[in-house]
Amino acid sequence: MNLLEIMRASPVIPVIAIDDLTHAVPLARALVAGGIRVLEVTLRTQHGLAAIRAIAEQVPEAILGVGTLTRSEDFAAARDAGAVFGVSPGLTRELIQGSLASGLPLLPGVMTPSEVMAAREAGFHQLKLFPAVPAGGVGMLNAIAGPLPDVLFCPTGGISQETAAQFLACKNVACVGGSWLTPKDALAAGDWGRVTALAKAAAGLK
Ligand SMILES: O=C(O)C(=O)C[C@H](O)[C@H](O)COP(=O)(O)O
Repeated sequence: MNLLEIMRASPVIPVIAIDDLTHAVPLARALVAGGIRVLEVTLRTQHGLAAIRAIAEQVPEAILGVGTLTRSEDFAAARDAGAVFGVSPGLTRELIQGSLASGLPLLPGVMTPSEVMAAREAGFHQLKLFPAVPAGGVGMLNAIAGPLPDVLFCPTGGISQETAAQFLACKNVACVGGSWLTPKDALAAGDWGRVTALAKAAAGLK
């Protein structure tokens, strides 16, 4: 699947931080059971790569991405663990090289028109607006759509179930990202039913 197909496969991409490795597989199963198959497991915690490996092996329905990619050497490791796309809060020359060298498609983060233009020059037309709400939210996306109509966004950062629909209604938005499907207290309690209910609500958006 290319990035466009991945973005169109789910209205919401949950941003996942695994503090306890034993949570990875049941969490992924709970999200998939709710109809959310595109998952972004971040490298924010020490368990990121191991979580990707476990989910890739045990939850084949998941379309698995690696998040918080900030170093080029993480691309090959994440690809080998089973990730099929990568997400970064930003874009650097090193990350462009890491993506090209590993073959792992990258959804890079941008938050200004100049960054959108620089990403586009580097060949990226699917972008993460990050942090979406502090960057200006829906107003920013609509303003960018005028002069820069040929890029598509996954806004992430500050979005909730309540506000996701207004982002998804923007013509330059394919999906949104967010951590609200994986509340830390639900994970700590092993409340997978709550995660599935949140995923069902998110899958119903659009
Ligand atoms: O870890 C990364 O790579 C990020 O870019 C940050 C996350 O995408 C946001 O922190 C999610 O935002 P919230 O939904 O507001 O929690």
